[in-house]
Amino acid sequence: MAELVLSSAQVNRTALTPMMLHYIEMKEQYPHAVMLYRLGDFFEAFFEDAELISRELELVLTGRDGGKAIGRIAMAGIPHHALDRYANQLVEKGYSIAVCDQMEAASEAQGLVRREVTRVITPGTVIEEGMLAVKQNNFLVAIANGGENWGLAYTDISTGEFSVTQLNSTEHLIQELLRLQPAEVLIPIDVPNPQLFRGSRSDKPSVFWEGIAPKEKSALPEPYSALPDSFCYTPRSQAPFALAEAKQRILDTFRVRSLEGFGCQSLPLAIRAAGGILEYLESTQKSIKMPLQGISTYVIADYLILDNQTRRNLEITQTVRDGTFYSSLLWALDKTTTGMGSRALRRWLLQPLKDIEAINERLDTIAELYKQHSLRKNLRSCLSQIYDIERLCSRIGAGTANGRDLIAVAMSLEKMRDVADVVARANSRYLKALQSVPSVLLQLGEQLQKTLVEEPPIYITEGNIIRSGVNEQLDRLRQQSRDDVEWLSAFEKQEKERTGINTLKVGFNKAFGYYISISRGKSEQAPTDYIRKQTLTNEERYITPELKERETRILNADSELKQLEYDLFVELRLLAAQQIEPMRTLATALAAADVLCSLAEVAVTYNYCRPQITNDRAIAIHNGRHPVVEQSLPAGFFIPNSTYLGNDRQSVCPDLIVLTGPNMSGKSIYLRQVGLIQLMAQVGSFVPAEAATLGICDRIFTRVGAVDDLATGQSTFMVEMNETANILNHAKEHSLVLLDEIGRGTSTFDGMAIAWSVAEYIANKIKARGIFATHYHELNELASLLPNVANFQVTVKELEDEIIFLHQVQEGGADRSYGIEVGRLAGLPATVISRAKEVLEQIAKNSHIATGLRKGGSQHRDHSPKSPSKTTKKSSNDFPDDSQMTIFDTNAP
Ligand SMILES: Nc1ncnc2c1ncn2[C@@H]1O[C@H](COP(=O)(O)OP(=O)(O)OP(=O)(O)O)[C@@H](O)[C@H]1O
Repeated sequence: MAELVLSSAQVNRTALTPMMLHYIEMKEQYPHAVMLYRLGDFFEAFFEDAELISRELELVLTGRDGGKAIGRIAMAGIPHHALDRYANQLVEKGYSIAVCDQMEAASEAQGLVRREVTRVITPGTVIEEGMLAVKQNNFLVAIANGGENWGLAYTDISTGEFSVTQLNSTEHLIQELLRLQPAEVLIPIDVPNPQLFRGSRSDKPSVFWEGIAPKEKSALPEPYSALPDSFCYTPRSQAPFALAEAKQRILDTFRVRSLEGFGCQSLPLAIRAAGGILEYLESTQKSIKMPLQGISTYVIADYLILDNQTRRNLEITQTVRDGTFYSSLLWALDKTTTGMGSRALRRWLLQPLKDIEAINERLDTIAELYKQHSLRKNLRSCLSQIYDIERLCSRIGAGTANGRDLIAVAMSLEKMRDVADVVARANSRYLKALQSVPSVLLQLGEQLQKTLVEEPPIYITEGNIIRSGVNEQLDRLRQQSRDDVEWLSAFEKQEKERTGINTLKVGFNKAFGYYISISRGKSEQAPTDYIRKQTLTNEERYITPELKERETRILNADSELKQLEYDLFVELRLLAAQQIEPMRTLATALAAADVLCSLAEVAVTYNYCRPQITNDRAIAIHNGRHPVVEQSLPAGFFIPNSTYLGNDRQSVCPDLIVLTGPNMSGKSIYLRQVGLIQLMAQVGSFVPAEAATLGICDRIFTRVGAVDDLATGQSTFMVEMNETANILNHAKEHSLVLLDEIGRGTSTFDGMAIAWSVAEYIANKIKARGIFATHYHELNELASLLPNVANFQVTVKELEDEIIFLHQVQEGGADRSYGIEVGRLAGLPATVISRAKEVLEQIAKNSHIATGLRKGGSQHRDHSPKSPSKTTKKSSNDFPDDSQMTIFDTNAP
């Protein structure tokens, strides 16, 4: 086979066939995208793109004649009906796709078939149903920089959500990007010749531009070099990000006269980012106009701030160990029955509230659903029969919805009557919102049901979509079509009789139209007026003038019928599009109700309680449990533990708990449990505890476990110190700080010294509430120096040859390193164990940090044991006497 031409850059254009020349000209307009060019029933890629898709999609690389002097050009293609499937695979791998479609039928074309790019599919602009994750938003983000500050705009075009904010540091921008996990990020940089690159699959794809390999972050120009490299960045021209142009574009898009209604009029960077997004949508969506909801402006400080570490450590949407959804908080709480609800729950968990009233509104609804089992059960059952109206609305508005989509809307709207009945006597705000369904929507639902057949086909050009009795002309054409079918069967009968051939049949195919088929054996019996059209192995095919005449009539009527059905359908879709706004309001209300039903369901199943939300610093959790670990263990196996922190008024609770206990005793679980309960309360959920009073937190910080950050080449200890520094620099009085084993990754004394001073700084300087889990039991001495620090330990019980993990947290510090015992149980040689005990004894003798500090320090405090506090009393009541016994290590030196 002759060699294939793989590069479009080297071909002599004047020698190209007109179609290939057109291809090259189109491709030049979309250099950053893979161009799929419609040729008959296929979408083909040529030159480099052909090689690329053949590699990525495992397609055969063939060739097509490019012109006499050119030779065969590399080509690879996909069937047109499989576009979504293949496009999905390419987008998943980080590529953008320009779809160049035929704008006229080849039979109607005079000369070259007219082709245009109808849509550019990029990771952030996907709307095709099969390409979107049902339970997750697909965010497209744009950012704009102004010195220290940043503007950020994001949209999910599949739901129409559009929000903007302004951030005052790169750190905040990064955290917001990490919260949103955008599919694509637009950056305003003028790049002369953008080319396609792709990032590694495991790390999410990246589209970059010439000269910048996906992983070479340092090659990104300032000020973008600090951005996380796990996202797909798309460079855009700076012009649409300019303030005046951006502002005008927003006004035009939303047809408003000022930005005041959106609340972003005085946020120039946010406006610039929003302008960038709108321009991108214009240039990629082409014929499709996705309707966006108005802009909502938000401020990150209005929400409980969770940095990425905390989101990761608390395993909110995925686990730390293997990144799976299973065993995350979302997994434990998601009993939603709709895609809208599932997406909303994810958003709520990633953006807990600070507004007590708003939290209580959610809690009130859960309380109502919690108490009234039949209300909850019936509502959930109704919701499970409602389709994803949020995304359906966008497809209707964009003009891409098909008959099945409209039927789904109709059925959902009809179900709203049942929903309204179910919540008719409800009292809480979220349920009241569903008590009355706007009559326009009910009417729309009825009209859709009346007009469309029950099971329409996928393609709206195929007919069989509109019911009979809707349109007179349609009925007439259908009658004619039925008559034609009858005529054909009468014709067949008549010809059988005339020829005496019983096996004679009238058939149809696309190439020849209607024909008479006679088996080869009987072909001599064909009458002389039969005109032979085609000879096959076993049959001869004929036509007659009468059949041809009827064929023209049938085919004309058929295309008229399909066109009419198409027109009627489009008209109906436009009618539905007029009601997008009330439908979206309804979708939001349904999504919220679904989330609250889900939270109530979990609350009932696992016996959660309603937290009291206060605006002080109290954290009082009576018999709390870890929501995820509890679900993973058999019922009743999880040991509840209480926590009392930071109550200013009674000053009997500590701000900081130093938590000690052996490996595997449950320190990390306890630490996370407190963070999760606080977070769930601020989401407006009931919490896994017998009772809880929780003051609003501004931020939750966590440092749990340590992993090497291979991507940035930082050591475990450096990562740990970075994260700790971040906490110490940002935590405030109303923050909750959860630290697990600070200082572990360096020498014992360095580590211990750092651990001590970090704990001291948090308790003494910041006065944040927190728990500090550590194996350095020397830190227990801190409580004798600082009044707002208390020691707690997770207990175990040692039997003859095993350790029983009681998982109970009780007051008092563990005073020995139980690691040696755990080592013994794990099978370390006896000599190693006894030597370790000797060494331990020496260390213990020489370690008197508190004594030393007291001698030279100023933070003197009464050394007598802490007076019994409310905490002590509560705690001791919580634990059986058994656990108060001296814990294990009877062989200690
Ligand atoms: N309250 C509890 N009730 C029942 N089981 C628990 C409880 N807390 C922890 N566990 C179990 O104990 C295991 C160890 O808990 P965790 O990881 O918190 O220990 P740790 O003290 O932090 O250990 P290490 O110091 O080695 O990190 C958990 O995987 C869980 O199965």
